[in-house]
Amino acid sequence: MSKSWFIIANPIAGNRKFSKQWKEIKQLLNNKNIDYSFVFTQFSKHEIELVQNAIQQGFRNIISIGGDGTLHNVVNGIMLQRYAKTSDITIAVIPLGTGNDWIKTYNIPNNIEKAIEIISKKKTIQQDIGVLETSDKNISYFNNVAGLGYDGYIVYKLKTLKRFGSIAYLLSGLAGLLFYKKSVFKIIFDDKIIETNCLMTIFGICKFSGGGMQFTKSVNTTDGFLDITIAKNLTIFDLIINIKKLYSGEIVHHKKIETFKTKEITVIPQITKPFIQADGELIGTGKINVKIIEKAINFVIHSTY
Ligand SMILES: Nc1ncnc2c1ncn2[C@@H]1O[C@H](COP(=O)(O)OP(=O)(O)OP(=O)(O)O)[C@@H](O)[C@H]1O
Repeated sequence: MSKSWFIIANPIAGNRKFSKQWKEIKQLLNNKNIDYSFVFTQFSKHEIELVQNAIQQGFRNIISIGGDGTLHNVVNGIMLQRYAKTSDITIAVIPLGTGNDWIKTYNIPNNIEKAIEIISKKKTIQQDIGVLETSDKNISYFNNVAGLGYDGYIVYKLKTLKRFGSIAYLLSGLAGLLFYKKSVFKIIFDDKIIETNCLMTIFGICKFSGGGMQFTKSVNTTDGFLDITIAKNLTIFDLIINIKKLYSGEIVHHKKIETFKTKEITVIPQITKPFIQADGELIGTGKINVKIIEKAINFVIHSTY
């Protein structure tokens, strides 16, 4: 088995300065005597195939260079392969993306030099991974936060508006405020069935989504439980007046929000087919079943976590 790192870099993640950043990354890795091979993605979801080839070749340590989408696809490649136990694999992240929500839970700064410093120390945590199954039997894994409803709509809009650059986030938020209609979800878990008008239902492993917002309560990334947040009759107006609480995490105490911990949950939207997002990637629409795999993959994290 190779002790060396295998780098999967997304050259289009984040801003457009990739070649300059890649030079800096190579220099810093060499300075720290970190041994690595590398490959660049050439198309969307290419990470999945690249990570599987690397594991087949004997690599067990992977560095994801990019944003949350790149990391999500690396995680999916690892969960879908059959060459090694997933708990024998370690992922580190050098963040380049614009959102980069996963790193925030573990105090990893959005900074190339500091991220490489963290990799050289190699403190790891064995983190849970979520599994989503849509009604057409499509399986996706997630390492951060997934959900359906309003959050899925924003991710969908963002995809179509991304060509407008950084203003796309503002535009999709606005589109959501103006056009998103909540509907009735039937939510089934443990011995409960909740049927309610629902803005969105969130499934959390880590804390942050939507560029630093916190919808999940008392997150533990290794306890084998999904942190469920059901935003019920919450209006768009409620979101606007509570904008500060969305970032501080206090929003979970709002009277129209309920939180639970569970190992498996099914959400069946009753009339509409809302968009489903996982780690900020659009994965489908409509009904969904979510499970969790306890301590599935090792991740390199900050020493202060
Ligand atoms: N070479 C490529 N060409 C086109 N798309 C790619 C390529 N490599 C990866 N992708 C896709 O780009 C998507 C977005 O990447 P990612 O989320 O990492 O960057 P970002 O959108 O800039 O960052 P963030 O999600 O943190 O805001 C992923 O779905 C990934 O599969």
